[in-house]
Amino acid sequence: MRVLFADAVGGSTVTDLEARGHTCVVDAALQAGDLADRVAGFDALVVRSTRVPAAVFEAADRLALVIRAGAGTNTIDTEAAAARGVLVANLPGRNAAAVAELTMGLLLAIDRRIVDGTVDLRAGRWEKKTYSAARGLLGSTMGILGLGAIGLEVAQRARAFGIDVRTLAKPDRSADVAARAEELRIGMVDSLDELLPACDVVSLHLPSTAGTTGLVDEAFLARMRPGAVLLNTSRGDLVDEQALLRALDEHDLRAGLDVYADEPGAGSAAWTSPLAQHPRVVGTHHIGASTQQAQDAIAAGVVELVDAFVQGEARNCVNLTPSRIGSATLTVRHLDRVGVLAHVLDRLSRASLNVEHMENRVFRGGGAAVATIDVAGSVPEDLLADLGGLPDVLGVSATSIDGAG
Ligand SMILES: NC(=O)c1ccc[n+]([C@@H]2O[C@H](COP(=O)([O-])OP(=O)(O)OC[C@H]3O[C@@H](n4cnc5c(N)ncnc54)[C@H](O)[C@@H]3O)[C@@H](O)[C@H]2O)c1
Ligand SMILES: O=C(O)CC[C@@H](O)C(=O)O
Repeated sequence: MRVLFADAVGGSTVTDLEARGHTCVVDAALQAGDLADRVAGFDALVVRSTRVPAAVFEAADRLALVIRAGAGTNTIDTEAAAARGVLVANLPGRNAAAVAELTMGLLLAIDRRIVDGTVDLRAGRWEKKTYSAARGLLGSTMGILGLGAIGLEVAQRARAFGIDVRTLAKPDRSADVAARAEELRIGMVDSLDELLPACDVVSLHLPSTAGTTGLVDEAFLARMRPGAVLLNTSRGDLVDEQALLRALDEHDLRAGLDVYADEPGAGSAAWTSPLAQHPRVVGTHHIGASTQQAQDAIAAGVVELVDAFVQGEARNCVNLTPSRIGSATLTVRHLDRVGVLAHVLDRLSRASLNVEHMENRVFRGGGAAVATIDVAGSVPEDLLADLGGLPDVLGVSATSIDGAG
């Protein structure tokens, strides 16, 4: 494969991929606006924070895979990718510990005013009296919004500090996450109205989506306790920054921010922000994921995703339909011979059944195989008999996808 890296990815990613016979081109200076002119001739694109707009997918001639060397995929037009059949994959969880470490760092820095104290020391000022008024974290309450990989890592660290952790009850939480939440004794509450006034700290670990953008608005901030701390190591656009600026002044809030709505995409740039410069804010430069440990894990993950892709596996893809969208599943057991599936698909096409998902697995020994085919449309009664009569087909059955038939 020909792989274009629009951001530097650490570790031995490039040498590992080249050792597997892939060609890698690294151009970390590429910006969103340059990508469309550059993408032709590449099968895969690897990005960190560089935006991938729709124009890239329109210009691409053979692009099949975009890898987000990180967690958040809000910087990639995943819908435009889906419309062109390009898979977008990410590496969830690989940088979770790093982000959680920074989150706790911001909280400690705010509580103890470590940054202001350091600035005074560097300026030759001893101010023990000024900095002896921290509130302390033991027994305080933290609300976590977004109990995913990072949210859970933050919860674990907060619990170790004796902080009571709460989050919103969510019925569709996976059994694993629910079990971990119980282990960490995370309290569940039903609404933000209940959560926000009860918390000394609110920490955001939600992805940026249409449903979360602007979540932290004036009404949200007004429900936080006076003197509370808002932590955002997720994405800048979750927060209405003008509303936060007002709340910092009028509501005695404090904030620890790693991300900003208009942060530069480049690694180095002149940039001023009233929020980042506010005295009640401790800020970092979107470096949550930027530890050597996390970057090594991400680098290894990029190679794993390419390996999986080459073997036909769409691992960690975020723009495939998450559930089965067909109306029925046909299970076709057949001898593992050339042309059998072509005949099966021809019959489906004649019956106007669109294939939504298909998998073919070979039995041990290689003599026979089984194809499971999700189709959309109603399965005509005579189709099963028709398929069952095809040469080399051993047996056919149909089940409705909702399990009714
Ligand atoms: N600062 C950094 O460098 C950095 C690094 C990694 C990730 N991030 C950001 O952190 C985000 C979270 O990362 P993660 O690895 O924990 O992802 P994740 O997918 O494991 O967790 C996100 C969680 O949010 C929940 N969620 C989504 N929408 C929700 C909603 N409307 N209400 C309540 N819960 C909702 C999901 O169910 C999931 O549990 C990423 O999307 C990314 O934007 C930032
Ligand atoms: O790659 C980075 O520097 C940031 C990554 C981070 O925001 C993520 O979503 O994983």
